[in-house]
Formats: sequence, C-alpha cells, structure tokens
Amino acid sequence: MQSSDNPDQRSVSHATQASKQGNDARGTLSACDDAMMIEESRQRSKAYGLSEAEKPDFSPIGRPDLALLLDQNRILHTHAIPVMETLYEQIINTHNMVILTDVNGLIVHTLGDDDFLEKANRVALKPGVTWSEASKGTNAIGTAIAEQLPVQIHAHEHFLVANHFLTCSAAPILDHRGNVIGVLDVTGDQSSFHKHTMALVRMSAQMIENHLFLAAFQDAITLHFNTRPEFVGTLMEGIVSFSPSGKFLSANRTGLFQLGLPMSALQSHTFSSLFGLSITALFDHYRTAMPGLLNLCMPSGVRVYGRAQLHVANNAFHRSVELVRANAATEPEAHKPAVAGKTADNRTSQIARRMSGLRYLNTGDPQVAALIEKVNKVLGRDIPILIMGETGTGKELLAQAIHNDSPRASGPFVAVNCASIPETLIESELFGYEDGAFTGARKKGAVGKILQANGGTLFLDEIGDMPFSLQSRLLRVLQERMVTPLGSTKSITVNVELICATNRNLRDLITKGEFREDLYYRLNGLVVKLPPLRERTDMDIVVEKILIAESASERYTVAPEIMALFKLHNWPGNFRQLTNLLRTAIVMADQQHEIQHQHLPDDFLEDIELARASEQTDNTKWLVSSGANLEQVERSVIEKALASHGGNVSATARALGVSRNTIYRKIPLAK
Ligand SMILES: Nc1ncnc2c1ncn2[C@@H]1O[C@H](COP(=O)(O)OP(=O)(O)OP(=O)(O)O)[C@@H](O)[C@H]1O
Repeated sequence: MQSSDNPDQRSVSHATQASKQGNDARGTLSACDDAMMIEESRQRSKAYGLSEAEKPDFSPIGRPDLALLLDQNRILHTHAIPVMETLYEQIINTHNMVILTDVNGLIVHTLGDDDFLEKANRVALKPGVTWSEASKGTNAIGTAIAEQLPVQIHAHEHFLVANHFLTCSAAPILDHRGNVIGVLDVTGDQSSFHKHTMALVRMSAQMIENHLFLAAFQDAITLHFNTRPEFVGTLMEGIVSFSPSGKFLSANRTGLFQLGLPMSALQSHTFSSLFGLSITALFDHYRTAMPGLLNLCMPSGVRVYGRAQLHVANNAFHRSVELVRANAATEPEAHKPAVAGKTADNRTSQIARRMSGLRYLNTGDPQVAALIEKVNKVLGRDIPILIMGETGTGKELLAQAIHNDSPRASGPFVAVNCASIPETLIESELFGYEDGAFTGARKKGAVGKILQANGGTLFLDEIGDMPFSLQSRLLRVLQERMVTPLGSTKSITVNVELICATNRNLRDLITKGEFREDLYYRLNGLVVKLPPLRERTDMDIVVEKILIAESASERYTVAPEIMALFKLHNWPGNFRQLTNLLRTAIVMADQQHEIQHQHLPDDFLEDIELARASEQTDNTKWLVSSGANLEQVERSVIEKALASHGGNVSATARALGVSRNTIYRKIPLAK
C-alpha cells in the first residue's frame, strides 16, 4: 500500500458519531475534530501514568490464557477470519498487517507480510498483547475502543515514541445489540499510509458485523433492504430481524440509519408498523412461485426494496413454500391456487411456520399423547378425521401436523374456514367456477379449494358453519370423488384426504336440523378432541415452547408464582390467548428476561382477581353454611387471600380493600 498521499491532508480520518448508525452517513470530521480527539486521547494516556519515551509493554498473556481468549471470542473469530483474509489480499506486499482484537484491545489474531510481522513483533503487535490506551497510549485500536468510532492514527500521533513508525486504521466491531465486541485494524509502516485504508477497514468491519448479525438471527425473519434495488444483497443493504410473529428484534447499522430510528425506539415496532405490510402478507408473497423484490413503505414515507429470508423454526414454512413453487412449476395456469378464503390462507401461513409433525405437539399431556397415538394409526388409511375442541386449542395446527406426517405430505394442504367465507361465496370458493359462470367482474374461471387440494389434504375448519344447502353437495363430492365447477357440465376427479374441525356440537346441530346426519357420518371416521388449555398438564413445557418461538434471540422464563397463576387460569381463548399474552409480556419484560406480575396485561390480571373473589365468596358461603362465626369466616378469608398473594400483606390488604393494620390485627401471626 505504497502511497504518496500526504497524511496531513487526510479527508477521512475517523467517522462521525452518526456513522455508528449507518455507513451512508459516515462523514468526515474536520482536521480540528481530529486534533481534538487525539489530544483527548493523549490526556487519557498521561492520566494512565504512561510516558512517551517508555518502552511498549511486551508481555503477552500465557498460552493457556491465549487459548481461553480465543475461546471467549470464538464467534467473533469465526466470522472475522474470512473477512480478514479478503482484506489482507487487498494489502498484501505493502508492509501492512491485519489485526483482530477483543473488546479490550487484546490481539486475538493477525495476518501480515513476513517482513512487516517481524518489525511489528518488535513493538509487540502480536496475539495475546493488549493495545488498549491504558497499555500503549494513543493508538488506533485503543482509541477506537475509547471513542467507539473508526479511528486512524498516523506516525507521531501515536503516544509512545516507539510506535511512531506505524500508521494504523481501526474500526470497532459491534454485535447485534450495538455493543463493541472487538476491533479490526490495519497497521503498517508509516511510509505505506494510504487514505483509502480507513474506508477498507470500515467496510470490512461492517461485513463482519453483518455476518455476526445473520448468525445471531438464524431462526428469525430477516429483511434485507435499500432504497435502490441494486443495493439489496450488497454491503449497502440494511438488515432488520423480526420474530416469527413479526416483532422487531434488531437491525444492523445500515438498517438503523435507513430507518432513521434508534434501537430503543424500534423495540415497540413490528414488521407491519415499519414496512406497511402484514407478516402474513409477507409469507404469502413468498408462497408465490417466483417472488420478486418486495416494494415496501417505511414510516417516513420513503419506499424501499427488500428481500426477506424466512429462517423460521424447523423450516416448515420453507417446505410449504418449496411445495407451492414446485406445484406452480408443473401445474397448468388454470390449476394454480387462486387467492381465496383469505383468512384461512393467512392463518395457514401463520401456523405453517411453527408446526411440523405430530411429535412436536406431544409435549407431555396424556390426553394429547393418546390423541396422537390414535391419529398415527389412521394416517394414510383414507379415514376422514374430525377434530373437536374449543376455539384456539390448536385444531388447525393439529390438522397441518397430520398432513405433514401423512404419505400426502408432499401434496398441498388447503385450509378453508367455512365460518369466515360469506355464504354466497363459499360454493364458488369450494367448487370453483368456469369462465362466464358469473356476469360482472368475476368473469374469469377459478379453481376451487377442493381441486387445489388434489393429491393432498383438504382441511374444512368450522365445518359446523357450512351452509345447510351446500352440505349435500359436499357429501356428493366426498362420495363420488368428483367436482363439478359452477357453470360447468364437466366433472373432474379429485383425490383428497379430508380433515374437518369444529368447536360446535355437531350432534346438537343435527337435532336442530342444521347439520345433515349423513354428512356427519361421512366426516367422522376418527373423532378426536383436543383438550382445552386449562385441562392440560404440560403447561410448563407449552409456555417454554411458546417463549422460544416468540423470542428467537433471547431466552425468557416465567416466574414460578406466575406459572402457578397460569395453571389456575381458565384460558377461554386457549393457545391463542396464551400466545398473545406471552408475546406482550416478552415486550414488557424486555431485558429482565423473567416474566413477572408487572409484565402481564391488565385484563388478564383483572380476570385473575375476579376468579379469586368469586372463589372466596364460594368458600365464605360454605363456611357460613357450616355454622362458623364471623371471626372464623374473616380469618379464613384473610388466610386464603394471604396464601394466594404469596404471603404479601400489602397486596392482600389491597385485594380485600382493608388496611394492612386490619390484616395484622385479625391475623396476629402475619406480622
Ligand atoms: N400445541 C401448541 N403449541 C403452541 N402453540 C399452539 C399450539 N396449538 C395452537 N397453538 C397456537 O394457537 C393459535 C391457535 O391455533 P389454531 O388456529 O390451530 O386453533 P384452532 O383450534 O383451530 O382455533 P379456532 O377454533 O379459533 O379456529 C395459533 O397461533 C397456534 O400457532
């Protein structure tokens, strides 16, 4: 890297604070700012008790400590090495070396020309030696750490005279939380100074950061974006990660810069609040055969182009995407799935990302284990399955898992929510229609859901809501295995496995004349009932599973007293309610990582209080009827309230609407 550039005319010596938030903003500090920064560093060096004339500290840490250092910085080291090698190729034979240090300036790894490495050895530029300001005074590595900015220190700007023959360019490396975890540096003989070295180092540090970022969010959704489509996939792209449910997790520097918001302000955002597209629409985009770049709108109104990577748990989504692509590639145009039954489709895509086979649903509850055993016996036997269960107990998730484990797993899984499609549309959605079957806008023909499911599984959710008039048509399809689209005279053979679900009592509907008995008997080959959450005995595992799914990058737990509350709660919304509650609680707990009382939503806490109050009333009624006197009743109420508030007198007093003193008076032992 020979150059005749005059270092005193350097236009980029270190980046501005703004550069911490995005490479596009990396600006230029004036020579005056540079001088001030170096002067401040010199003052710090003196304050550390160093003198300019002293010999550099040569003592490297011992071999075992070096091994430990490498181990502690394993992830940084792994992701930095390939970038360091590429960087070294750019500066080979220029009397320079590439250096990686840990967060304290301890050199972890070096790469360089032999002749310069020898020279560098003389000033202890080698693994195991620290180049913090406290040890070597002003130098690019130590000062980059102190300033948390890219820094270039040339010749006499080094504090120790022994280092005046060097020219060094260093950039801090940040992790996905924005913390400095190391430094990348290029150091050479001062005669090799080149003003472009700083830019090279900065870009390389950013490359390492991007590798680290993507490694930290392997199970998350990542969006790679830029205002210019040609920059997507380059170092200029912003990268933002989201949980599978779309909650913001983190962004790289360029991402933060483009979004124009600090990390703290982004914590309350979601994919849809940042990019104006729902997470389900994102999934749907990638379900199409050849998804192009996304065209998104940021809150600032600026439009960006992006490509999302849906690294979500167990790759189930990828499988379903691959499947749609494979089908799309082989199917004629008329048979490509039409966008219909939107709600059901969206729900399918939401759910698809989290499920896989039946074994993932077997989390220790004996009722669920028995159900899975039964289902396993009929897999691939052409026996229709009817899933019963309250809302949110996971009927659709179970249906998808059955499909995934069945011999039809490579065929389509098509879900239709009979309750969400207007009665007037359900016939055409299910059976499809021919060109010209309708007058007006919807003239073009469409393939119905039943045909879309050909070769795979048709899941009819909320079958109890199927209009009575269509029930006989559906029965005919199931018996004859033929579909006749609306407006057509031709019947098409179909081969589908049928799974239905309902949270209504079909027998009651039959009695009321709302559901055909013959259809009921055609559907109920195997009837299974998913237990409501309040009856399940695997709450601990279920909660842990949801916490992991909702927060890919950080580990959250639930405080034991909250878990006790969960086990007592009624959960009318079952998994849907629990998942939503935990999703919000994770956001509230943030860095605390243990979900506690204050992180729970008010309506949930109110429900708990109401349940407690009514339980106490019941107990009181029982006590009174058993002939206890007033004092005994009071005492019993207070004891129960104390127990349910973990012995906390203030909380008990608040719940009972009395003073703390009253509690102490009535139960003297409580003091
Ligand atoms: N075993 C489970 N573990 C974790 N999450 C689950 C489980 N079962 C269901 N869920 C989640 O709960 C939500 C509701 O599940 P699903 O839609 O399958 O229930 P459902 O019984 O079909 O509901 P509805 O009757 O209202 O249609 C989904 O977000 C799903 O991912």
